[in-house]
Amino acid sequence: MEIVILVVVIAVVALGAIGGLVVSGRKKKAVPPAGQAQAPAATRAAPPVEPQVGEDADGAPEAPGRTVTEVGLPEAPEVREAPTAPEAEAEAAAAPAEPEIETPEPAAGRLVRLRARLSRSQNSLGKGLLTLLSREHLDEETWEEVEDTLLTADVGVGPTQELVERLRERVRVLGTRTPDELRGLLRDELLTLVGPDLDRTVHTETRGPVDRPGVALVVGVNGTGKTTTTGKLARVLVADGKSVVLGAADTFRAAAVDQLETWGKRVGARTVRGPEGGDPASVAFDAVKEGTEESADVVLIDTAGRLHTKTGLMDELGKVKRVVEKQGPVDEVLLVLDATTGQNGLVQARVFAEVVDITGIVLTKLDGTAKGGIVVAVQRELGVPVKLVGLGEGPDDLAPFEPAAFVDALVDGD
Ligand SMILES: Nc1nc2c(ncn2[C@@H]2O[C@H](COP(=O)(O)OP(=O)(O)OP(=O)(O)O)[C@@H](O)[C@H]2O)c(=O)[nH]1
Repeated sequence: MEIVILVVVIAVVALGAIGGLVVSGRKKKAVPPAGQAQAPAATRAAPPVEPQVGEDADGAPEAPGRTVTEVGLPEAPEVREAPTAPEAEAEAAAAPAEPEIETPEPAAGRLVRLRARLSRSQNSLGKGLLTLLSREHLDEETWEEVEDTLLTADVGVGPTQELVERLRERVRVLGTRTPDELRGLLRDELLTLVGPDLDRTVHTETRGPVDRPGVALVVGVNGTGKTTTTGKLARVLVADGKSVVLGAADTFRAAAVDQLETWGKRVGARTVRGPEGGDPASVAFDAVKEGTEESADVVLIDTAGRLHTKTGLMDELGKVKRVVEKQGPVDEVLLVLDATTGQNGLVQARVFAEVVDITGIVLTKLDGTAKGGIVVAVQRELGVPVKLVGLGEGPDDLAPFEPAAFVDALVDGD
């Protein structure tokens, strides 16, 4: 009997133990994995009729909506595998490369190096005049042709008449003429017209004992080569051992700002820029301020040149200059003119001269025109010397203007 009772007790205990294990196993299944501990209940088990996002609690859904489980979490940033060597190479090629710092050519003697670029002017002006003056009989008709040649080369009416008068007189005194004599005579007279004694220094040095950079403003109509010239001038200054800060005050064209920055980077010159469409005067002010703080030698400021209205231009350029002058005088105001635009260039020159005091002229694109005489005309028009000439699109194709080398190139040919 006792044995029977013992067997029954063991059986009951064994059954109880098995039952307990089963229950605890079920409970374990119901515990969500650690990561989902805070997840809403709906994410754990989908009931047969699932509530949809944006639905009311009651009422059957009419169209399948997004379930809570479908609401995406912000995606983790894609972890990119390390690129293979060829991929890395391709990426490096596609990325805009930081330009290497270049060593620009010294400015001295550039006009002589680039004289062949003046060949279009040479052909029409120098050679044309020499051919005419070599005629056996210098009659009225010939002198008229001399005059026309000068006018066609954009020398301007006043200077043309002066030149013809002097040439007539000297040829008469000379009597017989050898080609060399004629060449010398023409050279002298053209040189007088161009003005060998004008001060053509680009003033980028601070005047007085003040410790601040020299400041130059570059003004002119867009498209004349203003930004390019500012970049090329930075190179000339760097070649002379100066440190340069560029001010991108042409805030209306992001492309112009980028273009200037690219020029600067090539020679290690920093560009101060403002927000697109921002106040040009404030960028110019900051450029001078930052240039002063970092003890730069020169600050070059590229300005906007929209000529829609003279008043607008006057307001803008005038303000740029006034604001910059709060920190000290502007040492140079360079007007950039496109030599190929002839009389139109002279009209622009007049407008700008009324707005700011121009102290020097840069004639660009002299390589692309037969109108080299514009040098004379524009100097007469403004009473300001041509200080630099652009003779190509290359980075070192901006030359200090040397009257003798210029006239030699016109008269001697190549
Ligand atoms: N052939 C030649 N082209 C030049 C010379 N100077 C500038 N250019 C070209 O003229 C074009 C206009 O130059 P930019 O410097 O962009 O003119 P910009 O006046 O600053 O005009 P925006 O950039 O519109 O403000 C560019 O294609 C230059 O390469 C030059 O002396 N000779």
